[in-house]
Amino acid sequence: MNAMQVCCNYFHNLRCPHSTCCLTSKFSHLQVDAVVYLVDANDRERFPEAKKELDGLLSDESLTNVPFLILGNKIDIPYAASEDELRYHLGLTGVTTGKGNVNLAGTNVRPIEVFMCSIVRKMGYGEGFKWMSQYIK
Ligand SMILES: Nc1nc2c(ncn2[C@@H]2O[C@H](COP(=O)(O)OP(=O)(O)OP(=O)(O)O)[C@@H](O)[C@H]2O)c(=O)[nH]1
Repeated sequence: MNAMQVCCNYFHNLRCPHSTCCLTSKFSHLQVDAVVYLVDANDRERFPEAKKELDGLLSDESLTNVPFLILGNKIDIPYAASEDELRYHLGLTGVTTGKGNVNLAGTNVRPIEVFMCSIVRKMGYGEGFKWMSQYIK
């Protein structure tokens, strides 16, 4: 079975068993098809920490060609960061590969994109997962 193995790194739970260390140590023997990186867009104080963790994942050799879906969560909160603000703080301005259908086959470019969402309102992440699915073999 070609199961999709996704590491959901929920920003608030960096110390939990689903954090980066889990992906790079315990799961390093598994094939990772995609990384979903969930950031609390309303917690600006922890953006530097989120960037550091993300940078660690992006530079992990075993994830070189793995698509990255960055989800900025909690946009139902009025003062949550905008997509542009989150991109800026995560160092993703001008780095992402584009929404919609973008054919990156044969380019050696790793798909990476930011989608804003609200888990409690059940909105936004569907587009992100749909975007990601086009890059999963
Ligand atoms: N407003 C809003 N709240 C959310 C959303 N997703 C999760 N939450 C709420 O956030 C709370 C959980 O907080 P998390 O962000 O997961 O933080 P945590 O890891 O539990 O706690 P800390 O790490 O101590 O901050 C719960 O009350 C969830 O209902 C969302 O999209 N919008």
